[in-house]
Order: sequence, then C-alpha cells, then structure tokens
Amino acid sequence: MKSEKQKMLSGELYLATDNELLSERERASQLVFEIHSLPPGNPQKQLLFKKLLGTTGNSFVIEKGFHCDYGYNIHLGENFYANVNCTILDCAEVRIGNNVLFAPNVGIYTAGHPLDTTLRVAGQEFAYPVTIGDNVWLGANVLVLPNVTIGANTVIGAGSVVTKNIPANVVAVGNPCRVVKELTTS
Ligand SMILES: CC(=O)SCCNC(=O)CCNC(=O)[C@H](O)C(C)(C)COP(=O)(O)OP(=O)(O)OC[C@H]1O[C@@H](n2cnc3c(N)ncnc32)[C@H](O)[C@@H]1OP(=O)(O)O
Repeated sequence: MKSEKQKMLSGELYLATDNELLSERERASQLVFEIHSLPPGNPQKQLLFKKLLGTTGNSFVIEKGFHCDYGYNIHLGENFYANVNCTILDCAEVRIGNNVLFAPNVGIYTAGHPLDTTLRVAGQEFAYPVTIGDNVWLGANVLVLPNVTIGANTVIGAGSVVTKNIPANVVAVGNPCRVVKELTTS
C-alpha cells in the first residue's frame, strides 16, 4: 500500500495530516525559522537553504519572508533570485531553471483541494508539479497554480495568475494570464 507521501508525490489524493508528512513540514518550518532568525548577510543562511532545498545552484539569493512546505521538492538552477515574501507550496516538484527572477510576493502553489465538498472536508489534498524555464522573470504578486509550465525567457506581468502553461519567449499578463507579446531573443 502506498504511503501518503508516495501518493502526494505521484499526484494522487492524499492526507497531509499523515505523521511522516507532518514531521517533514515541521523540519522545513524549523529550518525556515532558523533562516529568518539570522541577520542579513550571514553566510549561514545559504548553508541552511542548501539543507532545506532539494537542489540549488552555486549562486542564489532568497530575500526575507520565504516560506515552503517541504523544501526538498524545490530544485533551483544557477543564479536564482527571489525578492521578499516568496511562498512555494512544494507538495509536488517545483523545478526552476537558470537565471530566474522572482519579484516580491511571488507564490508558487503546487497544492490544491478537491472541489468535491465531502473529499475536501475529509482533508484530502492533491499536488501537481510546476516548472519554470531558464531566464524567466515573474513580476510582483504573480501566482502560479498547480500543473503549470512556463517556457524559457518568458516574462509574466505583475499581478498575474498563471492557470495554464505559458510558452517560451513571450510576455504574458493578467488573471487568467494570457500572452500579449512575442519576444525575440537577443
Ligand atoms: C526581482 C524583481 O523583479 S523586482 C521588480 C518588480 N517589478 C515588477 O513586478 C514589474 C513587472 N512588470 C510588468 O508587469 C510590466 O508591465 C511588463 C514587464 C509585463 C511590461 O511588459 P511590456 O511588454 O513592456 O508591456 P507593455 O507595457 O507594452 O504592455 C502590453 C499590454 O499589457 C498590459 N499590461 C502590462 N503589464 C500588465 C500587468 N502586469 N497586468 C495586466 N496588464 C498588463 C498593458 O497595459 C498593455 O495593454 P494594452 O496593449 O491594452 O495597452
């Protein structure tokens, strides 16, 4: 029989109140607390992020106010920058390419609850992955919902809610987020 964690990672309905998942979220919460307790510029912060996250590049900056559920499902490329108050609910994998910029208050949400009231009230959840390509810039307050891929070099305008895949080399804006411009790569 599959554990709740195995179900979570394979996109099936699962119970987040499971003991294994509870203790993994507690571990992440503890590490995030330690990170937030350190003064700006303290090199220990990068070490704690490396312990928390699944993969990081050699060079990355994550400003204050970062939150995640598990940490180990987050995979960062090189030169990642996240401005303040970045929230990543990483119940499924979040893969972020190289040279990606997040403006303040970006939210990446892999998690959801069923629309069926009985299942939702019973505590069932699901999670689908999010993938963000190389050189992507997410503007302030962008929200990315479960099962979304954003292609390389794309810019998502401030305040957008990304509900579906967005191709490479475009500007896309709005709620729901739609392509408004093609970009020619320099
Ligand atoms: C690490 C950090 O990033 S910190 C910096 C934080 N800064 C931000 O978050 C700023 C993010 N920037 C934006 O949202 C910008 O508007 C950009 C990058 C999307 C502008 O892209 P451009 O291609 O230059 O857009 P342009 O200004 O030509 O607008 C194209 C159309 O989209 C609309 N539009 C632009 N941005 C948005 C937006 N965020 N939401 C809704 N509509 C928008 C414009 O009104 C315009 O509409 P129109 O054709 O009907 O007049």
